[in-house]
Amino acid sequence: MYIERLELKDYRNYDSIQLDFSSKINVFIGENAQGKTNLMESLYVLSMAKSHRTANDKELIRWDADYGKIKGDIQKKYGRLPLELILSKKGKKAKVNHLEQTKLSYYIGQLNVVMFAPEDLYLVKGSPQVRRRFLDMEIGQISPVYLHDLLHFQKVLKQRNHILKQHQGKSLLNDVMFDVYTEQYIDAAVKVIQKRFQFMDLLQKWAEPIHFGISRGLEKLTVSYHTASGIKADWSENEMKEHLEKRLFESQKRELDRGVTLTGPHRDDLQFFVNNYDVQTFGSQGQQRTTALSLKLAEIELIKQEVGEAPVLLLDDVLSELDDYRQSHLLNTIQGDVQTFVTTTSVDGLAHETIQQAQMFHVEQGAVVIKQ
Ligand SMILES: Nc1ncnc2c1ncn2[C@@H]1O[C@H](COP(=O)(O)OP(=O)(O)OP(=O)(O)O)[C@@H](O)[C@H]1O
Repeated sequence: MYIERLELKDYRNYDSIQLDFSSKINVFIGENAQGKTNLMESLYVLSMAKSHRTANDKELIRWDADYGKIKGDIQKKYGRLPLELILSKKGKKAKVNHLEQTKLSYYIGQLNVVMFAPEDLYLVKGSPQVRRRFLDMEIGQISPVYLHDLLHFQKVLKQRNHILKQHQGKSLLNDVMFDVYTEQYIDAAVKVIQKRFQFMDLLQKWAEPIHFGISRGLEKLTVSYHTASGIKADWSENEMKEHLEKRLFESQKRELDRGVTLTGPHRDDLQFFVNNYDVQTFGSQGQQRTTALSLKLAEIELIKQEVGEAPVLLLDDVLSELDDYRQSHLLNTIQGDVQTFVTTTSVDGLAHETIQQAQMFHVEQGAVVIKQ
């Protein structure tokens, strides 16, 4: 799939623009703070209905405007698909093929993107929250069922936490509603955990050979989902539920002290090993970078397989950070069948190959000029 056309109205520092893209490589070039990342972000929002930079949608609307709009025409295997998001201070509306969707989960996944930005280095060395967010966003775009299960889990977690807060500091909890929520919580948590395990299996399958290639055959990458509760991937659903129930029972005293649920998917993490050592703790900057790149490239393959079409690749400020070898590895992987967007302040950091194939867009203070 590829983005044929983008229209922005009162989005970040853009008043009103319309851009037609190449189905191959598109480069947004310009000085700092001109609006390159804003453009990239708008493509991400068009896909995921939320930004990768902020949880606050209001920041996306141009200052002094009441509404912001992102519209895109997506070319898919079976034809053109118009997508539209209207952002307002009260909330957002999402349209697929001009029809407003009652749930955002029906919208997400129509356009698949893989974003690689400087903050993705934090995927390896940052907090567990960053890695859980990566998991949820990536699984969510290939599985609307996962998004639904995740939202349900978050709702039940909130309700369970609410009761714990009400009884905080007490030693015993004899609340029938608490037992009901705990049961619902276990069901919802196990659904999320199982899907995350399945996704990590797929990610492993694709990331290992990619990493092996980028490291010139020197490094074997292993990725795994680590549950704080101790649940293992090969357990049956019942075993997982029984184990979680036991762990929740054991930690009830501590949960009452703290007033929050201490065991579950919201406490889990991802682990990355290179030749069996933990990259997060022992990996060099270069290895962490290669790991993050391998994961992103693996996502492209994974989406191709699961969705049946290549996603769009968004490279925000990272291409010039990669040496020529990694750049050409990346370009070989996408091999012309993945529409790619690149932002950069100068063509100097870009390999000759990239520039040759690219459509250049010059970005200056919220205006975009196309150079042939
Ligand atoms: N809601 C908004 N309304 C108007 N302008 C905004 C809004 N949000 C951000 N901006 C402006 O957008 C500009 C930043 O654009 P952007 O983050 O895309 O920079 P960039 O071109 O990617 O630069 P860099 O290379 O430094 O990352 C800033 O001038 C900022 O003030």
